[in-house]
Amino acid sequence: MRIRFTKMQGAGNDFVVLDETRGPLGLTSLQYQFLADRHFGVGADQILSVRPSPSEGVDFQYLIHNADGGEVEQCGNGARCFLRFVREHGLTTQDAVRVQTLSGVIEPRLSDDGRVTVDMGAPIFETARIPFDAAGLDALPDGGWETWHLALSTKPEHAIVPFAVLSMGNPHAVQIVDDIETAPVAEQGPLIEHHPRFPQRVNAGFLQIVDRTHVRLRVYERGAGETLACGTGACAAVVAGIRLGRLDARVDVETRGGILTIEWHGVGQPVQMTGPAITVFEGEIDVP
Ligand SMILES: N[C@@H](CCC[C@H](N)C(=O)O)C(=O)O
Repeated sequence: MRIRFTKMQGAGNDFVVLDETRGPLGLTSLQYQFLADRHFGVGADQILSVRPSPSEGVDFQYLIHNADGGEVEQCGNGARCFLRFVREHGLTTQDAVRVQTLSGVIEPRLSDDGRVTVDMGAPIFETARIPFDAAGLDALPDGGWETWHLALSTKPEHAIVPFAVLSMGNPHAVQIVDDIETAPVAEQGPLIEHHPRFPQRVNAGFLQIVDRTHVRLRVYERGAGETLACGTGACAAVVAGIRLGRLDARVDVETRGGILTIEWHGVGQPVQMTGPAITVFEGEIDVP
């Protein structure tokens, strides 16, 4: 099957975007993996599918597949690219759209400076909804909130690590580190992603707090490995930092691929994420 695609990136988190507004392409998990493959396919951290509105009150539906072919609930950097895509392809003339994802409705809108701001909805803290299996564990009080202390393996060199756990529609475990350059992202990332306490696996954030309005972040993403930026990871890290009393309500997040600005005003409030969304190229590819 030959398909048209658009390659996009948001702060270096890169995507293959597919227009499925005229009908689903019916791709299999292996075909998503092929598209994401950097040697044999196009290359991407995630594949984003743009579908027509599934119900009244929303403009589009948004499907997300990780590079490993698995479908997931949410993708923040992708949401900004989604708005850029539907505008550039004449699918809408609106500056803001309501988009149905697996985990609820999000609202990307164009900012005056050309970046895109997304209302990502309110973070979720109930352990069962993250999902995080807290049976038999005690949350330890930390800066007005709590962290969970998890052993990453039985190896003595894998110390017990305090994590803030929450969902931005997708699951995140955030740890605070002294310096993201030396943080054990490659070593700990897979252990955290597959930790048995996270039945749906988890995205692993490594957060360095520079000051109350500026952090540095690396994320080892579920189903994709370390990416240059993770939008939901940035939201989760800032929300965690705010609840732990370490950050103000508006924070610039420095990732390896660019800056994301995250704003959050407390439990029950939606997280606003602002950042770039860029089209890289378009093409066609034969998908086996
Ligand atoms: N890159 C994304 C997150 C994509 C999904 C994630 N890997 C998951 O499995 O939940 C972002 O920008 O949020």
